[in-house]
Amino acid sequence: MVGTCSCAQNLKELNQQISVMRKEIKNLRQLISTAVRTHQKHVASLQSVLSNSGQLGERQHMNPRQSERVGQNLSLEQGNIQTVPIGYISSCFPAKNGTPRQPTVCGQSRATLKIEQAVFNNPQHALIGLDHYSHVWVIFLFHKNGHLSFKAKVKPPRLNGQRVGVYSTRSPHRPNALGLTLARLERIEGDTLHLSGIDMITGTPVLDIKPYIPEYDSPSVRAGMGSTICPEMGGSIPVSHTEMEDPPSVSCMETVDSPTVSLPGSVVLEEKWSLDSKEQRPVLLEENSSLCVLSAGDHMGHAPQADTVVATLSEIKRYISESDVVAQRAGAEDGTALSDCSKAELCESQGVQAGARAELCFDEASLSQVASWIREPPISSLSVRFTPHAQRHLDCFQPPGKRVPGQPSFRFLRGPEEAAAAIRGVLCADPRSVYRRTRCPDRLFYFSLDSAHVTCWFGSDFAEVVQVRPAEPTAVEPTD
Ligand SMILES: C[S@@+](CC[C@H](N)C(=O)[O-])C[C@H]1O[C@@H](n2cnc3c(N)ncnc32)[C@H](O)[C@@H]1O
Repeated sequence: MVGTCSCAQNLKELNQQISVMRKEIKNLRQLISTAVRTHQKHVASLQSVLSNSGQLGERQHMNPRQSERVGQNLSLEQGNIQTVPIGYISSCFPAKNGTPRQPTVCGQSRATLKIEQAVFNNPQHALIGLDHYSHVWVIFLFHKNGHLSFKAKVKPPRLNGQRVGVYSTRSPHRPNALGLTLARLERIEGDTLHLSGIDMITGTPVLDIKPYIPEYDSPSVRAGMGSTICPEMGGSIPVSHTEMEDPPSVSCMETVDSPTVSLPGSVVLEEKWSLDSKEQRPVLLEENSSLCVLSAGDHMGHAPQADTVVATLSEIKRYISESDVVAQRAGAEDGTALSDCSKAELCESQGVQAGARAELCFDEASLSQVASWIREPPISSLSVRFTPHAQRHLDCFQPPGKRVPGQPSFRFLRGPEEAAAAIRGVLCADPRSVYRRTRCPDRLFYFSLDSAHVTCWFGSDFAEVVQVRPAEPTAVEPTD
């Protein structure tokens, strides 16, 4: 009796186990079929990606990196963002301290960017055509931010302690530590870009480069291209470029990103044009409107960029013969005063008849607007001087490639003059943190530029370089 009972009990347990196992098998089957379906979907979309981009036939030519990328595309669609640096910056700034806060601060700064072989089989192929451009956008990672901290409000050094939203600034401390610099493209050698006017330190990982195209990237030029001449305030009549000798080009003091900003002779067109509908030529809208000729200052040492200026002025010359050009003096982007260039000199230097009168109309909505603290920051720019001792030491530095026994050489900068201009650029923008500026203004300030180690101190409105000596081979990042 007992034996029969235990046998029935065993049977019952066995049945229970079998049913549990059946359930598990069912679950496993479901899992397997989901996995198979997902895999099939991946294969299908992989094939469609390959065939859409015409790469199916080339698949055998893909290097492992590229095949991996195709996989990543799919992954990207699913929200998995993976980026691989296309190269690393080698720059005249070994550390953050003393690195300009924006590229326009120091036009003499130099860097190279070598495209990684791991990204393209032939990196130089990826650069074909880029030499037709003078400037490139560099999208990079602030890899030396120390810790990944960011706040919704930041205190940009320019605002001397005031807080603004991080997205109204170019602060390196932001979620997704991405930087964006408009650099001058000096030349391309094989797989290497030679850049100037940069604000990135050595070792900065670069994620992408794109050509700077004012027609796409600058709203004011866009306005000039498409809707220059307005029938009435706010309206616009598209002007076909074939009607004009040169498409009109307007520079409107864009501070951070426009390479025209520091060029003397840029023209800002302030007022309104009207278009005579019959003759298709501009006529004056307002009696006392003025044309504003900007940035005669040459503090960056650049020559006027003819195609920025001439396009506008040829339009002026073409359409307006007896007008009055009013040259207004205005501050340059970094707040420095423009050089003393009289109206007559300005007009003459731009090839515009003095006494000509012009009014130009632009769709105001297309002109860019910039926060006032960019153009009128609460901190002023500093005058920069060198002690004779520092100047003598700087003068010992040799250009790259030139070796003189016992004398240091630069790796990027072309000689002492360029270095002096770069040092002036860095210091006149006051590179100190707000803390140092306000709490310990008389502390010595050090930074490395190329192979030079620079020591200076600050007064209320000046910076003085007191020592320039060869930098140690490895610069240590100082802390504030
Ligand atoms: C204010 S950010 C502006 C960078 C860029 N022009 C932008 O608007 O995104 C420039 C500063 O970033 C810092 N910096 C440059 N390269 C960096 C890097 N790789 N990692 C962290 N900070 C960097 C330097 O101190 C430099 O003065």
